[in-house]
Amino acid sequence: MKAAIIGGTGYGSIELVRLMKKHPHIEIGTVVSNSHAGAKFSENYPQLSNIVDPILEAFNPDRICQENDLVFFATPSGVSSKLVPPLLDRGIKCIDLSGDFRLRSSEEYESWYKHTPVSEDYLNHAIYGLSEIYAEKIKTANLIANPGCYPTAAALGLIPILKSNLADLNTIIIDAKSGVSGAGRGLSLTSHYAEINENLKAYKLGAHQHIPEIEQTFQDETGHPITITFTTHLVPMTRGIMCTMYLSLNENVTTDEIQQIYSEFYKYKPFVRVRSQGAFPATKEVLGSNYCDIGLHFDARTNRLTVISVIDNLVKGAAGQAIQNVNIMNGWDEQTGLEFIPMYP
Ligand SMILES: NC(=O)C1=CN([C@@H]2O[C@H](COP(=O)(O)OP(=O)(O)OC[C@H]3O[C@@H](n4cnc5c(N)ncnc54)[C@H](OP(=O)(O)O)[C@@H]3O)[C@@H](O)[C@H]2O)C=CC1
Ligand SMILES: CC(=O)N[C@@H](CCC(=O)OP(=O)(O)O)C(=O)O
Repeated sequence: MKAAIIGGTGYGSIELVRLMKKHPHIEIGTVVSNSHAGAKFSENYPQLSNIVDPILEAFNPDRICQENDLVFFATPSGVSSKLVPPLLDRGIKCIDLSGDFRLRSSEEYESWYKHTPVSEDYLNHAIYGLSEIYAEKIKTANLIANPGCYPTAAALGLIPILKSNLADLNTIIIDAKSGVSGAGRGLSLTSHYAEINENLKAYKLGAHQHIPEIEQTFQDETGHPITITFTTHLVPMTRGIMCTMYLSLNENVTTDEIQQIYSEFYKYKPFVRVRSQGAFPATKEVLGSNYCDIGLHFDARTNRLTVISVIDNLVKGAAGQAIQNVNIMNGWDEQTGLEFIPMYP
């Protein structure tokens, strides 16, 4: 199968290329670049020299559909809402890494993303691609809205306890931290070296575009409207997300019982690893891999559960989960091409 990438010179794209190169059933097809059409890929990414070096192309929907079986969008929000429809109309499957198709409500999208939403006709085709939870729907999808990086870590970390009936759904606090690659390759004041090195910043409080996405998933999974307190922080590292999450439980349980709930829930999910009692994951322990690692601590004194969930934002939070979804769509083992040991140290 040949897969095209739109958003060629961005971080999502280069991570897709790294993963696809090792995938036994996916070949790198057209790579589209808005800014560097006509250039060799290695001019932007010399590390690709002698490995994979296509000429970057301009966006041409006819050519893309003739030469590829699938298209990944690794573009900023506001782009795929315009470029996915002409491709879907031509019958090719699309996986969108941006937020353009994740929210079912156009009003919510407009209000949080500040872009014009895509028409409902196309929005209704989108399946939310949280692989561990929605595999059945993903199998037959034509358009995947790949989850955001923070929502992936948050949802995988909290869904088991939210579905257990033990949680007080009104008490969820998500304290989230991301490495700088989460902001993409574009230059900005907040992410340049002197601003971020040896520094720790909270940002987008109460205004982060992932708030409605996380709340939508929690509502879907519990049947109850849920609001969350969500604070994001930028930390001086390149990759990695850690969500430290707190919620109150309705009844007194033991950490053992909670460990059991999580272990059962993820028993057949190879990319989610629940740490044993008293062990908590660090971002480096998933670096470069498609794992989401989860640690749990129940404090009987406060009746509050702490859940720590870590991912690599560019792998499980973006390109890796996108490929996991393609594996599911094609009936291949979901681990195909994704069996990386995390890079350490
Ligand atoms: N970075 C991360 O950890 C994660 C990112 N995402 C989402 O994935 C998407 C890609 O992210 P990422 O790769 O990090 O972002 P980058 O900013 O690194 O790359 C996006 C690329 O899209 C292309 N592009 C930019 N503007 C336009 C435009 N107006 N029209 C068409 N193409 C354009 C550019 O490449 P070119 O000029 O070559 O076309 C750009 O390099 C985003 O929506 C992001 O929010 C989701 C989860 C995690
Ligand atoms: C560190 C950092 O800046 N991260 C970005 C994540 C962007 C992203 O992934 O955006 P969508 O998923 O909505 O496309 C942010 O917090 O906005």
